[in-house]
Amino acid sequence: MSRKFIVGGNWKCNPKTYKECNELLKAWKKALPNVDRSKVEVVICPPALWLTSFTESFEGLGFGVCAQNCGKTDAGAFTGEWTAANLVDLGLKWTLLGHSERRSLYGETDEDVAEKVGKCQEAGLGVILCIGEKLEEREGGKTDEVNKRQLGACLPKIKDWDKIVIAYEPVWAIGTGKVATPEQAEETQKAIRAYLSQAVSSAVAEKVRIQYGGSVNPENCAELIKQPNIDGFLVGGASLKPSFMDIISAVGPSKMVEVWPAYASKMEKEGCNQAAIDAFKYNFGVLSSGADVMLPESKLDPVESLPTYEKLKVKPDARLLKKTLILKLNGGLGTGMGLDKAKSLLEVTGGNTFLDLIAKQVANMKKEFKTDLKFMLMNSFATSADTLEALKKYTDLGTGSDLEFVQNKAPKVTESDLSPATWEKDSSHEWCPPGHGDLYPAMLGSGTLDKLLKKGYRYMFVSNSDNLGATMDLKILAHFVQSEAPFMMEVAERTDADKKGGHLAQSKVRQLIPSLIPW
Ligand SMILES: O=C(CO)COP(=O)(O)O
Repeated sequence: MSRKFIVGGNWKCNPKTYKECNELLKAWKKALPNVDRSKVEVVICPPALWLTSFTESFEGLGFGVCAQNCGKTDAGAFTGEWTAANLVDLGLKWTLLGHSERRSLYGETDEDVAEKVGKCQEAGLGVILCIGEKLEEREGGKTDEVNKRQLGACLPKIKDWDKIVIAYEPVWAIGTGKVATPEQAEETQKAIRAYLSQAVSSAVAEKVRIQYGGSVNPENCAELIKQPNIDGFLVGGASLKPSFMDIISAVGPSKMVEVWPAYASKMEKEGCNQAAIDAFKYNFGVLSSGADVMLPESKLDPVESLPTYEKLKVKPDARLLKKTLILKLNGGLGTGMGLDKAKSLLEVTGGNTFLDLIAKQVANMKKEFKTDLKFMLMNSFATSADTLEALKKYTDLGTGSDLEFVQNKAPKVTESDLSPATWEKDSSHEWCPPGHGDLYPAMLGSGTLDKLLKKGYRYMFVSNSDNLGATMDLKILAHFVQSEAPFMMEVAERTDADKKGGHLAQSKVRQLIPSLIPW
């Protein structure tokens, strides 16, 4: 029977501040693509005060939350305690029990731990049951005896073994930097399993997961996890570092670890810039991690009200145009409309294509506002040449890197094994434009962002090149500048014809999240 690995991060009474927790979670998020969550279950044990503070962040990482302790009573006059049922009520699935620090610093006995285990079983709460010997006990050859005693006290209370994980944590290895050798840990954990087989049943012994804990770190975890009776780790100090993810990825490496080098060298050979490589790496990491990126409706509220254009109090200010770039997203081909060129080359009316009308709109604004408006296109490698050719006649618009930057290319991915797709007959088919979400990496990687910032541009108006209704509105620009928001979106009521496109929703926890924004 194969047992799913389980790794716990026991933060104990750390870190010192809420802010530090958030920083740690941010660092973990970056490394997450290296972890295959189908191979390893991860639970984090924050201090009790923060058990629900990071629920959304932990869920986003695919990690469960585990308490570090619970009381041995039901609800009542027990100041400072909390019950197993309280933890279930908070939505938690796990708690640690019997940690050696509770036993040695707070006087918890085997009987106390057993009572707590009983309460958790009644409440349906999973328990990571910590056992382990002290140094003198190991040196006195009493390791197995101690483990049997601590575990044995709890056995009469356990009915549901699916809700029990055992953490073997030799006390002499906890927080000392003195890790058990893989052989020592394996020998002891094998003995624990043998004891369960004899005292409970071979089926339980076979299925129950046994973690090792005590000075586990990214360097020593790979050898330990190879042992047949080590089913994961309970990590203390090393779980407070960004490199905790290295431990998890050593236990459950994702496809990313295996295939990313092939993508990196392919993109470097193709001359992709670093921003393009980083952006693709992030997206590929999300894909290969198997993360569920859907936001369930239970986490969303509808957007009930937004400021309306008519009610905006600001005064239009044409001077802001000097600091504003008008950008049209022009990477898409008109294939769906029978055109193998840029969609914006389709004729719309009176012999004018979308591009012609855009050029005329820009010329009109320059005249109307008496300012030299900065206009650019984000093209794709498939639309650049045709677009520049078509716009040659509008000499005022500028040309080359003054008029366009080209969005990145992303390597196509083979669906079956996530390897880079190959097409020997024509290797250009191995690449695709990554879509308009590539706006920021493309601006950054092409050097366009730096160039514009140096010239004093601060604001950018973005719309699709086939959206002729979207024009720069001075009142909205002034409102945007005044709000100091990093991003603003102009939205309209849907019509019955609107079947596709974005949907506005409000996260119950975060700010407004229009679904079209890459975030
Ligand atoms: O006590 C532990 C986890 O519960 C182990 O702590 P360290 O990993 O810091 O040795």
